[in-house]
Order: sequence, then C-alpha cells, then structure tokens
Amino acid sequence: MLESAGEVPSKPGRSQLQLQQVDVVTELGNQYLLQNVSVDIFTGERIGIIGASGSGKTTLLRLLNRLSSPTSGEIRFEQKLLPDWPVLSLRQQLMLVPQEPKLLGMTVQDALTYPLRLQDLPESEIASRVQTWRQRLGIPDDWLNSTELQLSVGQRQLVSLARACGTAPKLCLLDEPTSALDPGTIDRVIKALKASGMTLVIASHQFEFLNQICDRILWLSQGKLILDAPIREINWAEIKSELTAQAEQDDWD
Ligand SMILES: Nc1ncnc2c1ncn2[C@@H]1O[C@H](COP(=O)(O)OP(=O)(O)OP(=O)(O)O)[C@@H](O)[C@H]1O
Repeated sequence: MLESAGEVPSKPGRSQLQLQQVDVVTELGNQYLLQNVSVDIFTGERIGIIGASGSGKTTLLRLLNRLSSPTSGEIRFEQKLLPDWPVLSLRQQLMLVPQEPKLLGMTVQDALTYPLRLQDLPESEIASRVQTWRQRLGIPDDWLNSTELQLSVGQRQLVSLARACGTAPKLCLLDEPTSALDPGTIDRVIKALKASGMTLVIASHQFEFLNQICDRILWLSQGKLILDAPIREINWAEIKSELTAQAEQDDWD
C-alpha cells in the first residue's frame, strides 16, 4: 500500500500558473502533441504529471518554461501571459530541470555557484545556499571538482536539482528528476523538496515517489488531460493497469 503525501490544503494559495485551452500541433500540422489542456496551479502546490511515454509530459514542461510556444491557447504565470515576461526573468522564477541534465563542461562546484552569481548575490549568500542544498541532497566534497563525464546519471540529477533549488525559483518544473536515484536518495529528495515550499510540477513514471510528494495528479494521454485529481482520489493500481493495457495495445498497432 502506498503511503500518500497527505491532504491537499483546503484553501490553496493564489493561482500561480494557468493554462487555458492550450494546443500544441506538430510543425506539419498533422498531430496534436497537446490538445485543449486547461489547468490552474496554485502557489505551493506539488503537482505530479503521469502518462505513457510520448503522452506529452515533456512537451508540457517545455511550454511552461517557454522553450516552445503553444499553437493556440494562453499560459499565464503570476497572472501575466508568458510572452509578456522577459525570458530570463521568467526562467529564474519558473525553472526547468530537464530529463537529461547537463553541467555544460563545468565542475560541480562551478555548476552550483554559476546561476547564483548571475543573480548578483553576495558571496556569503552563495556559499550558504550551495552548502544548504548540498547538505539536503547529500552532495559530498569529493564530487566538487568532477565534471559531468566523471558523474553517474543519478549524481548529475542530484547536482542539477541542487543547482536549480539553490536559485530559489518560485516554481520548479522537474522532468523525471529521480529516474536514476536509489530509494534512500529519493527519500532525501522528497524531504528536501517538501521543506522548500516551492511550487512543483513533476513529470515522472515513479508512482511511489509521486504519491509521497504530490498533493495533486494530472494524467496526460495522447496529449489530452484525462484526469486532474487530488492525491487522495488517485487509484494507482487502476492507473497502472490502464497504462499497461495501453502499452500492450500500442505494441499491437
Ligand atoms: N518537435 C516535435 N515534432 C514532432 N513530434 C514531436 C516533437 N517533440 C515531441 N514530439 C512527439 O510528441 C510526443 C510527446 O513527447 P513528449 O516528449 O512530450 O512525451 P513524454 O510524455 O515526456 O514521454 P516520456 O515519458 O518518454 O519522457 C511524442 O510522440 C514525441 O515523439
């Protein structure tokens, strides 16, 4: 039996991110990657996005970070349309941690401090934030001079999570953040992210992880939002069996 994250707050905070009737159509115009997606996300919520491979989870996260634009529909962050935000300012507040994190040739130490220097923070604040997130996520001293070539995928995931969280974004978009992490490290990530108070939107195939951290689940199927429900209403066994049946059907098609 999965132990859930708990009740959704009865009075959520201010609406922070809104999608209204969002469509994304391929360049050739022959396939919907997202179709008529409308969602309202509130400050401090932790949202999980589930769905089969290719169902549109990454497409949605990239849209929210303005790495791509919807074909139609509107997206607002803090009540302002995304195209009206200066892109750097938007990405500092609404940060994406991609599925395959890169350190761009930097050492771990430089990767952790670089985005904080871009924010012009005092050195003491930079050191304190790096230390805090290294401790929360368990990043040891002996990784600091390594580059991504010397790190495992899971180690890179942890570093890119620490790098993003250190900048204290208002909302963090996480694409498969724990896919390569061991169970003990996943527990540590859950504790750290919950304690941060950030709004989180997490795409993941790891139901146990989502169940422990999220208070609401969105289910995408072939680009359509087919479920938007609080965690207490989620029947994981049913979802798993539907996804398995769908995958078997896809194998036959
Ligand atoms: N630029 C593009 N042009 C055409 N098709 C695309 C483009 N980008 C993504 N797709 C397709 O869009 C669909 C959704 O992809 P997406 O990466 O969002 O899925 P996902 O749910 O994140 O999958 P996974 O769980 O495997 O990460 C897939 O069928 C993919 O092949």
